[in-house]
Amino acid sequence: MSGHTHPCCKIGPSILCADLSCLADECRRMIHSGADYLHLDVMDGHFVPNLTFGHPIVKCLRPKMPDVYFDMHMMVQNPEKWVESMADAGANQYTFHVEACEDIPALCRKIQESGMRVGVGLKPGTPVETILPYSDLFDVVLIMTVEPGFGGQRFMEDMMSKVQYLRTNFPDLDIEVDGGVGPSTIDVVAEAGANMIVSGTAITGATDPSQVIALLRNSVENAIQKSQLER
Ligand SMILES: O=C(CO)[C@@H](O)[C@H](O)COP(=O)(O)O
Ligand SMILES: [Fe+2]
Repeated sequence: MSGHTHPCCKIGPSILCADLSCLADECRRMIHSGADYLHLDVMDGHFVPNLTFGHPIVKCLRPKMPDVYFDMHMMVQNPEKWVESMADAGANQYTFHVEACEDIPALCRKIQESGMRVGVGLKPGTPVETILPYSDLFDVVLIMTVEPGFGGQRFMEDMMSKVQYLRTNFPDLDIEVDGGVGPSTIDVVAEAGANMIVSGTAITGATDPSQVIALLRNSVENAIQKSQLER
């Protein structure tokens, strides 16, 4: 038995494809359905060809749910620009894309100093080696399993080699997977070693989101248990 503690399973619905005119209600619906955190997709129309919302919306949402963990998925150019505003708005995790960032270590330090957890995101075409020199500086790696920009796309299974590599080399790391994850794809995600599971349309579009969240959790917890027995 090694001394490692496998990070625990957390399910974070993405509300990207929910009814954004009722954002707070949709977020509450997710939490009441058993979500561990909320994955909030920020798009700027430059880094990705789509627009969503920014820190003013997050700031309005925060007082309505003071204890919920907000994971900001920053699909924006110049991610260093919004660190202070997101921290001030009440974000807990600031996940930026390495493809949009000129100075990765400086941005990681800035996020950490502002009191948020540091997430680094990788688009499908970006190799995992890009972030290895900075492994002391981040808390979470986000492996995209679709091209960022839109919900409801098809899951890219070949991204699982990145997840496996990270889990093998960083047993304690929070590894987050995002894009096309749902009941039909969760088992490969779980077996590869991801523990933070983002799921959008599969949860928000379900008749019973709590059933889908329970199914995703069950798959990840089984895989964690199995990997611990094999050690
Ligand atoms: O960041 C993104 C897309 O860019 C996501 O968070 C997805 O939008 C999740 O939705 P599904 O792929 O699960 O429908
Ligand atoms: Fe996302």
